[in-house]
Amino acid sequence: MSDDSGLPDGVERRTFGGRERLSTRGAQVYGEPVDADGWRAWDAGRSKLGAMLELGMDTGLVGGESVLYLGAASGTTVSHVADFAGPTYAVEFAPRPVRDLVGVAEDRDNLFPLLKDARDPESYAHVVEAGIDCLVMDVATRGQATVAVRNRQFLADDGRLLMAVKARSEDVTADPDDVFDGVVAELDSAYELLETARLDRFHADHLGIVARPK
Ligand SMILES: C[S@@+](CC[C@H](N)C(=O)[O-])C[C@H]1O[C@@H](n2cnc3c(N)ncnc32)[C@H](O)[C@@H]1O
Repeated sequence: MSDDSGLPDGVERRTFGGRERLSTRGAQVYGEPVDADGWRAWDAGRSKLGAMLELGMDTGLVGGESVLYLGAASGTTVSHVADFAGPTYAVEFAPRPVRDLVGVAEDRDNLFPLLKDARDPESYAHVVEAGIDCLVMDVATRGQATVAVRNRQFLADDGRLLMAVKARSEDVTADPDDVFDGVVAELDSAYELLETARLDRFHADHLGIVARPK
C-alpha cells in the first residue's frame, strides 16, 4: 500500500470530469474515462470490488499480488485488477463474455482468461498456481458460498477472500439479510470472516465480504 488511502499500489483517486474517482492505469476496456496520463476511471457502479474499495473496506490488497478471479464476465473489473495486481487468473463459464475477456487480456500480459466452471475447481487446478494471495468472487449464481469453499484450496494460508454475494441469485423471494446469514454460516467451514458491508450504495442487495482461510 502506497499511503494511508487504504488503496493498493496502482489504484489512485483521480479527478475525471470534476469528480474524484478510483482509477487504475491501463488500456481502456468499457468506454470509461481515461486521463492524459493513461489512468482509467474505475466505475464502482459497475464493479463490486470497486464498490468495496470505494466504501473503505479493508481488502488487504497492496498491489502486485497473485489473484484468482471467479465470475470475470467480459472483464470490466478484472481488467482493473490486472492493472495493479500480479498474475491474474480470470474464470468465466459463459463463452460469449470470454471472447471479450480474451481481447482485454491481449493488452495485459498478466491476465489469463479461463473458460471454466468455478464450481469445478479441479478443471483448472493444473493451470492456476498454488498459494494465491487473493481470491475475488463475483459469481451471480446459486451456491456462492459453496464455490468459495471449493476454491479455498488455491489460497495461501495468509491470503484473502474478497467476495460479493448477490442475494437474489440465491433466492429471489427471501429477505436478503437471511440469505447473507446463510452464506456467512456456510463460509465458516473454511474461512474466518474479517469484515462485511452492504454494497447497496452501488449494488442493491449485495454483501461485500472480506475473509481469510482457516
Ligand atoms: C455479475 S457477473 C460478473 C461481473 C464481473 N465480475 C465484473 O465486475 O466485471 C457474474 C458472472 O459470473 C458468471 N458465472 C456464474 N456462475 C459461474 C460459474 N459457476 N463459473 C464461472 N462463471 C460463472 C456469469 O456468467 C457472469 O458473467
